[in-house]
Amino acid sequence: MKKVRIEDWSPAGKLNLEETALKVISSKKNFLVVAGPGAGKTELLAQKACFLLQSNECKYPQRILAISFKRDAAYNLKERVRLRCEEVLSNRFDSMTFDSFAKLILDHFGNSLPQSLNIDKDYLILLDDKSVLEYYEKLDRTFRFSKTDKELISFHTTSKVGLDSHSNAISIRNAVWESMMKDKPSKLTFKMIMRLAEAIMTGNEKIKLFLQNTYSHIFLDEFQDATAIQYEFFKSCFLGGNSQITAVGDDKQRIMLWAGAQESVFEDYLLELSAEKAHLKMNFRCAPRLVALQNYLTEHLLGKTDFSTPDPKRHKEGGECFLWVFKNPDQEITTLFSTVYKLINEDKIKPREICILVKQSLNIYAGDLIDHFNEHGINARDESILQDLIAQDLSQYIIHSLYVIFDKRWKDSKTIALTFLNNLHTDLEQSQLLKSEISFSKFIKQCQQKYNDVYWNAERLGAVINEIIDFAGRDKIQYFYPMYKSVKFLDETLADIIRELTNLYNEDLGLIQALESLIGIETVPVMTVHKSKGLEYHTIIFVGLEDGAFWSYQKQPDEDKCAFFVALSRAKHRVIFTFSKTRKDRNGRIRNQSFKVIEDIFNELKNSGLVITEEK
Ligand SMILES: Nc1ncnc2c1ncn2[C@@H]1O[C@H](COP(=O)(O)OP(=O)(O)OP(=O)(O)O)[C@@H](O)[C@H]1O
Repeated sequence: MKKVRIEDWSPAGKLNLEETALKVISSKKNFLVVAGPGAGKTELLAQKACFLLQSNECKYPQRILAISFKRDAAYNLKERVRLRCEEVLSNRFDSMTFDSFAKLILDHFGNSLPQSLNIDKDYLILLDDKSVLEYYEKLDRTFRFSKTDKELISFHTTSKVGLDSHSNAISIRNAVWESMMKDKPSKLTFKMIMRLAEAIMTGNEKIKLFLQNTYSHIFLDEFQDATAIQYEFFKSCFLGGNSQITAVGDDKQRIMLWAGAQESVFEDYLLELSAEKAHLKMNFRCAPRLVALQNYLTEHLLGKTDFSTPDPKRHKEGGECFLWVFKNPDQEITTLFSTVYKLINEDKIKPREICILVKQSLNIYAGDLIDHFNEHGINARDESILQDLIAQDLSQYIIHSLYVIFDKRWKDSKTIALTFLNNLHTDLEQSQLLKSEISFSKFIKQCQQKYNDVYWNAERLGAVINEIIDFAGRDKIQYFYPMYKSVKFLDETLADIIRELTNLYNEDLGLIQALESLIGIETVPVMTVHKSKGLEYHTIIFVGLEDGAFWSYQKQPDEDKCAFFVALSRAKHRVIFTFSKTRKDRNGRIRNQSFKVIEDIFNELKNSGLVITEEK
């Protein structure tokens, strides 16, 4: 592959990047890029990856590691790089979550941990904090109930592992760790995995050097949300090494403090990594009136002064924001249904470009709405249910292989499936890549002949999916994707895909439609604000701008204002906020709703002069 000279490099997609963005892309320094919503922070990382790989500034065979917080964000970044640069190069771009990076380290180098921290190879991951509390309860009831659940869960991983006990509390904690690790099989939470991965790094200079030599460049997306554990783990890997670090974030979108995000992480990073700070000014996502509204709220609601400039290419008057006031949720549902119906059928906006957001408690605010939409012909779904399954590389490989077999229109699918297959080898030469493409094409033809079924069931879908897996090689998948090292997890993932596809197929959909439903192509996504971070849509409908939805506002007003700001800034063109005078609570009782507690938000929306309020 011919290397591009630094002076000849230009951004993929012929994008005009801000001066500052270009400087960060070509600089060899550590950087913290702070910028508002839609400024192109994630885009900057994707472009920087292309620059480093195409110019060989990331010297072959070194790699780039991008760490995100959510699986879909990691997948989104990987996709951006894949679409913007040649496959042989983008194969050297690893994009993963903090959790999967820590797990990778533990699975590869767990043997180097001292005897006292030994765990089973097939350890079980506990996703539920309750089980951890039970270990404490079993060991020391008095200690367990001397702390709240939240305090105890935080205490469990608050300090590094392997510390000698300085206090009774630490001895109890060490004993709980020991009993979890010595259990059959060992039980770990992701936070424990991160602490163990940190212990591997701090205890073994050779492994640390190996990691730093593998990854010459590190990217950190949405850095405002890094927790203390994540930041300490990151430092144990890369602080003091030669890897060059680029972090991007926005303090106006800081909405994870409740989950332990480290408030001082920007300042700490700037100091500890001797990083330079850069600001981006543009907002490429949102139409000018929405940028104006965000600027107004930046000043009057968030008390900050870092304003954004809209993309000059957009129509100056573009963008609209409404506040719709309803008598009750039934009226809200029917109005929203006809609004979305019109958007899809008259304005030709794709269902996937319309997003329904709620602050929390999705079922209370949007459960009936989802049912109504589905019963009346618009697909809508709670995205969180399938998101984790679909965002996995393995699921993408299976889904896109099925597309290649059963629907030849999907040109991109072959590339996505082949990328997965090629990732199962280290450093394939060009000739081997060609061979791999030929044998994949042969395999596809065989499947097309063998599986020309008119009707499908779970057994037949299972058969073709298992052939797709066998073609890639189970051993290879388990080796290169350590998350599938546990046979149980791999089997469960496959079973989930087969079950979901069969269910969708049984809803009288054809196989291709079932696949499209699975990835949600023709579906209106419904999600919480936290899930929507980093995403963007033509229209955002935020259901329930009410005191009831912002029950934590009095305790954490700044964070809740940021959550409101995140919701607003997901929209490219239109935002609709709804307020319903009554709403059911979690027990189904109808309650009157108010906007006393979140009065500031209401007042500033009104004072901006940019929001149209309508009583429905
Ligand atoms: N230089 C550019 N020119 C035109 N469009 C751009 C440019 N940079 C980014 N974009 C587009 O603007 C939108 C926002 O970009 P991106 O998601 O990278 O922003 P972000 O800063 O990460 O946003 P947020 O923090 O709100 O999630 C995307 O659709 C992206 O493709």
